[in-house]
Amino acid sequence: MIVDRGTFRLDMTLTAAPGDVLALLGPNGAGKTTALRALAGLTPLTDGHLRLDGTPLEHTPPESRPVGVVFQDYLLFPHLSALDNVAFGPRCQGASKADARAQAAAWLDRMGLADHATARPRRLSGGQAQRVALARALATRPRLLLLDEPLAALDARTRLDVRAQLRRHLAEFEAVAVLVTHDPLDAMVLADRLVVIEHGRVVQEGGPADIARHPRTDYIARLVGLNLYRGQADGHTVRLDTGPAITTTEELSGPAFVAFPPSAVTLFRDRPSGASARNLWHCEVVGLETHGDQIRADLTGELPLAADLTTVAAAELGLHPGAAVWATVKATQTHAYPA
Ligand SMILES: Nc1ncnc2c1ncn2[C@@H]1O[C@H](COP(=O)(O)OP(=O)(O)OP(=O)(O)O)[C@@H](O)[C@H]1O
Repeated sequence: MIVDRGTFRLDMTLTAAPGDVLALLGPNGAGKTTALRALAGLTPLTDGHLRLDGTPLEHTPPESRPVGVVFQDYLLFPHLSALDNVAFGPRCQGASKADARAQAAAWLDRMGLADHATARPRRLSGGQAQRVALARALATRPRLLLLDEPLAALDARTRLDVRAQLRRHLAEFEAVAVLVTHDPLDAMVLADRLVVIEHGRVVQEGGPADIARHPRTDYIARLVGLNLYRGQADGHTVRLDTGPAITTTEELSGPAFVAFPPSAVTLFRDRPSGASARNLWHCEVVGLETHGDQIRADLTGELPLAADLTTVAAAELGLHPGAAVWATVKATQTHAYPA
């Protein structure tokens, strides 16, 4: 699709299969919101096509598109209860009042909001309001769900909870979801595929781990540089679904994510003597990429990971593809949170 807004031009191709969750990432002014607005029908295409389930969409007005939208600032109807906000979509689609309200009640229940059905939006917390907004979007059974910075307005604690919930709902969602975010962590946790836009064009797309290991631009290297794993937490340890355990500062139990930036990894050629065996892994260098004055090393082995080091350090270590190294990360540099 091609979309002109003043002097700015967005020129991108986006394809997704049912069940895919795509994250659009990019610096300010890259065109993320423009892309979302074009998909929703709020901004017209200059050229190109949109197809959803094989049906052309570009001439369908926004209100007739099978598209649900969740905005950062919820945009709930202030004069309607949570229940009636969610019932609004099914009602517009022709459901009887009783049926629309029954569907809405089921959605609120699924979001853990059954007790807040009668509350007006101003009585809801940010996290609750955002879950109502998600329920309202899902209640229309959209074939395309658009989420514009859905977690940005939430405080850090609420963000963790809503992110975990959103993740579950997106995993169950059978159609296509497109998420715009500034936060690489949200993108990597929530999406199967990242699409990075700069200056109105796609500069890279792929799986989160793949992009973190092989960033194609300096912006992507800085932004998406995150090692992210999933496992089962037990106290200060997260045992990964595939691979070893990682010691963390946070104490958790149950399904969890662990993340740490490539800059938190220290590499050694020889096993560091006296080092504790915690968060120490034997790895092999697969690739090296230069970004500014940093080198990102792509490692496989006990734990696949990305490590950043200076060009001087890389030369001193004599790193080259195939080299065996020991990688270590301090527990204080890792961050664990519920999955
Ligand atoms: N209504 C408008 N008229 C003209 N130009 C616009 C309009 N809205 C946005 N633009 C321009 O389009 C470009 C892309 O903006 P867009 O909001 O899509 O970027 P973004 O990636 O979502 O940025 P941000 O992360 O800051 O929200 C910017 O250069 C912006 O100045």
